[in-house]
Amino acid sequence: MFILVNLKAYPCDPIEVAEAAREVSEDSGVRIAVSPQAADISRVADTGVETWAQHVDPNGYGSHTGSTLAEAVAEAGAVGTLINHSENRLKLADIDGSVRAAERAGLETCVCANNPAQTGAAAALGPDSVAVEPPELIGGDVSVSTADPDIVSDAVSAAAAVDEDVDVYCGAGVSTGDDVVAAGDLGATGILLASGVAKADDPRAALEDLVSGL
Ligand SMILES: O=C(CO)COP(=O)(O)O
Repeated sequence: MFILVNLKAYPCDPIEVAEAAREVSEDSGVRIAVSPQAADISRVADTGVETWAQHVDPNGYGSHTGSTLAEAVAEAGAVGTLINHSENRLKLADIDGSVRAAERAGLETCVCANNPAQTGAAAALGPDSVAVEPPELIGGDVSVSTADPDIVSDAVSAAAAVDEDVDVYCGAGVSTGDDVVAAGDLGATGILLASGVAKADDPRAALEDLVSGL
């Protein structure tokens, strides 16, 4: 399982989380990546943790004030990027453009989707992975893998029907090792989570719990 920690815009210390993630990953052998604010990518990457951007825009170099350039986040040390999110919704054409931009820059791609139908649509754009996250469960205490397991298994089926090479991750309310194991049992090959680590009093302990059943 791949554990991808989205720090969103939470007021946590990205370096504390990054160092904990790197060490827990090294100790457990579980792949763990951290996705900080764009402004923090460089110093998070300097900790040695696998680092992802939270977003890239479709444009390449040029007159695009305010854009997040895929090439720039790659240069800063990111090796992957989230694209689209329930909290940062993009049009289909922009999701497609951002996947292409990320590919040009050599970034791994994970497109977020709200439900199985969107998971299938996102898979058709050929990202490396799609993360299904029901918006109503995001930031809550109940994991998608227990609250609505069919969403995960249906998303896995929807992606496989379109492109068997696209991995399916799940997220929303995931905070324990049991949640991670349950997600794996439903066919997910990764977890995308945020508050369970970013809002934890002890992010390292939260990460250790997440990998405890793997
Ligand atoms: O939106 C999410 C990750 O992108 C999930 O957030 P929570 O882990 O806080 O539910």
